[in-house]
Amino acid sequence: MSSFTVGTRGSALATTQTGHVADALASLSGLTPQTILVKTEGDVTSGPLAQLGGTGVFAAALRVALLEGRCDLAVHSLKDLPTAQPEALVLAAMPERVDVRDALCARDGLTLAALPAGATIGTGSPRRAAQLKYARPDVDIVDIRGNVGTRLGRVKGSPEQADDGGVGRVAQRDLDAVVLAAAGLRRLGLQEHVTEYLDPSVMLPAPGQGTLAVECRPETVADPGSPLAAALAALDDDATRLAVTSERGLLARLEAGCAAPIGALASVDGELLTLDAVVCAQDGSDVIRRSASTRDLTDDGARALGVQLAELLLREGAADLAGL
Ligand SMILES: NCc1[nH]cc(CCC(=O)O)c1CC(=O)O
Repeated sequence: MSSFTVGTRGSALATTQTGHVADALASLSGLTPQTILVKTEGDVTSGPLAQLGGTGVFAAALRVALLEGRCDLAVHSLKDLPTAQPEALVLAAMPERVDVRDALCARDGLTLAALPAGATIGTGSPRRAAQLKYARPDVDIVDIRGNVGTRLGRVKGSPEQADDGGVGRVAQRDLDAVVLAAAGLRRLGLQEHVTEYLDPSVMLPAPGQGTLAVECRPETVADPGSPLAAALAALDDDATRLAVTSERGLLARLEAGCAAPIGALASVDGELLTLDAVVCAQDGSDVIRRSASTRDLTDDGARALGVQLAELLLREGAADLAGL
């Protein structure tokens, strides 16, 4: 094998992320990367994301392409992946996580605290909506979706976006602000739109936010000495994997997906893995926020930490609060 093929969705974010990973694996392995475009259900359905039903709409078509052998690798945003891993595929690498925070992109350089009462903030994420309402009960949340460029284009006074999501619609510029993942904005070179990086004490990110996951068939990594398997192992980052394993362990135990009003963020500090999590009422009127730590820095230890914190949250009424 002198080359490998990576499947990607067509959005600017997906092709950028896939390109970075393909380049890194190419230079680690000496192999030539190829990419193929895969259309996914999440890209062709236009209803509110929260109503698409079921998780994993973005990942499913890429997984079919992997299983059919049309590509060797798929690059996912981990936060879009359901916690249940299909047995026929493995997450072979999680590269070092980038900025985990959510970012406010507001008109006129405004911060969340400086937005006037009644300001409109666009997000399609129940997690972001609830935490915004909890911090600022006097703002209005507007349900929006679409690609990163489309969303930025909704902010009043925003410049024309190059990426209109392929729909050819002119941006409406009707909102005071939108909230997006800092990681995606940075990968697209759009950081200049950020007016405030929201501190995790105000807004906990989605489990897995800011993290990419490279998925393949088990046979691709069966021989650890093969150039592609060795490159995948080299790209994998231990601290990232432990952190996201605990965040996703929590999400799995809460039997929730990316559409639930749940935030979680873990990090390794020395010998300690600490996980913070929040479960919100859908309307943001109340939240339950707790944290827990472990010194067991193994995948099983990380997952157990997530389960333990989920069970604490459930004992404190998380299921009723969030409507899980
Ligand atoms: N749900 C869409 C999605 N999936 C991953 C990212 C950003 C990159 C990341 O978090 O890794 C985004 C856009 C956003 O939430 O603003």
